[in-house]
Amino acid sequence: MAAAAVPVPEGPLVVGVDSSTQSTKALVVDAATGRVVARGQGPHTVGGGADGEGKESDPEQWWEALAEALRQCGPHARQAAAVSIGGQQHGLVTLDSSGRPVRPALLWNDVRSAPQRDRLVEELGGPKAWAERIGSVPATSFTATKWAWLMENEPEAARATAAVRLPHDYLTERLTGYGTTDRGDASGTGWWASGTEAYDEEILGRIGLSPALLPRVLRHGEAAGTVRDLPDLPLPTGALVATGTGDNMAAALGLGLRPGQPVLSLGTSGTVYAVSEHRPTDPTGVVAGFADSRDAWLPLACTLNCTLAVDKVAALLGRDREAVEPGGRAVLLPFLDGERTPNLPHASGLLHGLRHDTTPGQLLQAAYDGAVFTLLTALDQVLDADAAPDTPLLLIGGGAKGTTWRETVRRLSGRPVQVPRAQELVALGAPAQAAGLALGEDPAAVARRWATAEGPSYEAVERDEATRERIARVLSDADGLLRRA
Ligand SMILES: Nc1ncnc2c1ncn2[C@@H]1O[C@H](COP(=O)(O)OP(=O)(O)O)[C@@H](O)[C@H]1O
Ligand SMILES: O=C(CO)[C@@H](O)[C@H](O)COP(=O)(O)O
Repeated sequence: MAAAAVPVPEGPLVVGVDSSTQSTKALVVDAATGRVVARGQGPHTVGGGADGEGKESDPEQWWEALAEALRQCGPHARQAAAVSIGGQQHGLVTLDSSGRPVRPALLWNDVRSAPQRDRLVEELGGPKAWAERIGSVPATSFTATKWAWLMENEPEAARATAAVRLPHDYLTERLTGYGTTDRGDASGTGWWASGTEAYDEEILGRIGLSPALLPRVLRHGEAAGTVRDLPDLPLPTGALVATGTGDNMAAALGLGLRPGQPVLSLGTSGTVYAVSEHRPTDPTGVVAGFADSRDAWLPLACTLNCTLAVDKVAALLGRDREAVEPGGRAVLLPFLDGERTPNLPHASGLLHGLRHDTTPGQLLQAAYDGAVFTLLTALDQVLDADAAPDTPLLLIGGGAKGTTWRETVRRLSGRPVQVPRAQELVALGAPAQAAGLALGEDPAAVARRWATAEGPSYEAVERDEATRERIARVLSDADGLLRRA
């Protein structure tokens, strides 16, 4: 039998990268059609830092994982006209004067900066003042709190730092040789003010960080540069490098989101977000007022405990992640890493309502319910009041492949759910940006042409109010316990 013919690309090839917490993925995409021509993936590890309490990764590992992912793409990556990097948000990358990491990066889910976070919020006039000025009340994820932690705990490392970058900035700079970022990722630092769309020198002054150490914030559509001569990386010298952005902003691009379309992403982090034309300023701190990578906003709520936490509960119970059972009244708050939404950085997991007849499958379902509940309560705050309640929730991230995740979201949200066939939305948003640059088009329009959001739809079912109320009650009654270390 003759081998199936491989379609000839109809447009230039572009490369998109998703460098997230657990791995770096690369896609080579036909810019005309959105067809994925090749894909690759390289893993990275997360360590606990010197005290074992943190979440740290070596940026060199991200670079090696990128090289590995590109090598797996075979000869196609070498033909790329443009490349773009989407990266996990918020991470603090500190570089010395020769561009090498001073220490491992402090990641978005490292909660050791909780005391510095509380102090900073207080010093600048409280949550409302932060929300109005920066767009967000910073959580411990925000880069500014991590720099404040470093200054206090490792002053020699802070002194040795000649440049401060976010994960996507770091990889982009290694490609181009220039220190750049974009407004989307900059909006998760805590030192980029959404009100002025510029670095906030007063905040930088308070945390003792010179603006000279920061990358230039590129405008939407501007190129970060071109690929340098990098013999070990299978990318062509001179290929255009797009601005890149944070992973959630990249996924929003990859979906070609229109304002008011809600997204729920199930990965290491759980996130809910929508594109909005109004600058968010939520004083409760539940909704971060991020910028998107173009000229709109991306109100977003994020939990620290999502797929990894539920997988951990499944492993403790010795069950497959799909082996859930209905019924029972147990509530499991899976706050294994502390939590950000709600803001409980010192929390740990909590189980309530265990009975003789509780089954392991019910306990596992309770972990899914706990993880999804916190995201869904935030969703109401993320969406503008005029957003239609029957707009399908777009379910993405690794967890969207799982039946139990999908069914839990349907039952607890009462909304219709759509699962895009294209699963690697961050890695597709990056090439949409690269294709936009190569073809001179709006990246969101490119993604809509590629129809990346299309996929099976699931009708709304009646919302399970009883479970929602049970979880809400435990969260409220256990508040004191969850606040303690
Ligand atoms: N078939 C599946 N069913 C349910 N969950 C899955 C499946 N495959 C992967 N996952 C989950 O996806 C997670 C990784 O998702 P991903 O979005 O790639 O993470 P991240 O971007 O945070 O690195 C894993 O923690 C795993 O629990
Ligand atoms: O902190 C946030 C959003 O504010 C996270 O969503 C990170 O951007 C990490 O993402 P994943 O590794 O889970 O994709």
